Amino acid sequence: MTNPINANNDDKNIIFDVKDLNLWYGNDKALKGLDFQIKENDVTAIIGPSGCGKSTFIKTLNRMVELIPSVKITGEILYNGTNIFDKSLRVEELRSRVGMVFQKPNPFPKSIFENVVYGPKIHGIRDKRKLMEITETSLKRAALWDEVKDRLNDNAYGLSGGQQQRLCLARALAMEPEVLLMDEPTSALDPIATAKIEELIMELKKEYTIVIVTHSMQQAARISDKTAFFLMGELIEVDKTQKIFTTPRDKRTEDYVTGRFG
Ligand SMILES: Nc1ncnc2c1ncn2[C@@H]1O[C@H](COP(=O)(O)OP(=O)(O)OP(=O)(O)O)[C@@H](O)[C@H]1O
Repeated sequence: MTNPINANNDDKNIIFDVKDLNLWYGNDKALKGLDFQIKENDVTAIIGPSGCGKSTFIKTLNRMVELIPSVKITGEILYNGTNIFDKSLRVEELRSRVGMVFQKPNPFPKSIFENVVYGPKIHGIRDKRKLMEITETSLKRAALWDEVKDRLNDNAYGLSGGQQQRLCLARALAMEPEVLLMDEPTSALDPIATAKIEELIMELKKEYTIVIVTHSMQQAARISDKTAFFLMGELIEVDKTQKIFTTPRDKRTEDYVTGRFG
């Protein structure tokens, strides 16, 4: 039987299976009993009012949230069937499979080339030709190659905000992840740079599974396959994006997507 709030029930492969996930910052509970499946090659948008737990949730998927010392977590997140909280799982390995792009572009104060090869170098790749190959492939995937191919040794800070964000995407792609987490990746960008990133997401979803937090319902409607609505740390509803925006099951989702609150 279909769980009424969780109608993400097509037959695509499950990449993340979140089970009764709870998270506290100290004594404050930020995520409350989430049950949620994320499917392969879907773009899943997370929407909801400020403070409802969107960022906390996606940072839990690659355990970045645990960098905050007060965090306590219960429940399970199965990633391709393995609980990411298992002692046997190496967190570095998880983070290389589940890459992340943040709200503000955050390149390192290094050359464009050094930004892209940062992860692969840490993982022991030293061969210059291989690193160059990774750079070209990753920058092409991030739709930035043509704009920077003649100045790979220039500092990344000389790029525009939109280019910096695509560079951060290339840096994540250089690790050959399976999943890309994006935390409001366009909120610091102008409309043209935003459109470019959205176009890119549509292209990348052929190869990657994407989870994106967005404040823009228009953005969620334009680019996502599934939309999840969060409210005060709870997952209220997840379903096909069109359904969420036209005939949601829950009155609170309807009130939010029609702009009655938020
Ligand atoms: N480092 C932290 N320490 C303590 N509480 C935190 C921390 N980060 C977030 N919180 C709290 O957890 C709750 C969820 O925050 P979160 O940032 O995940 O929400 P959000 O939906 O992403 O918000 P926004 O849309 O404003 O970015 C909020 O009540 C917030 O104050």
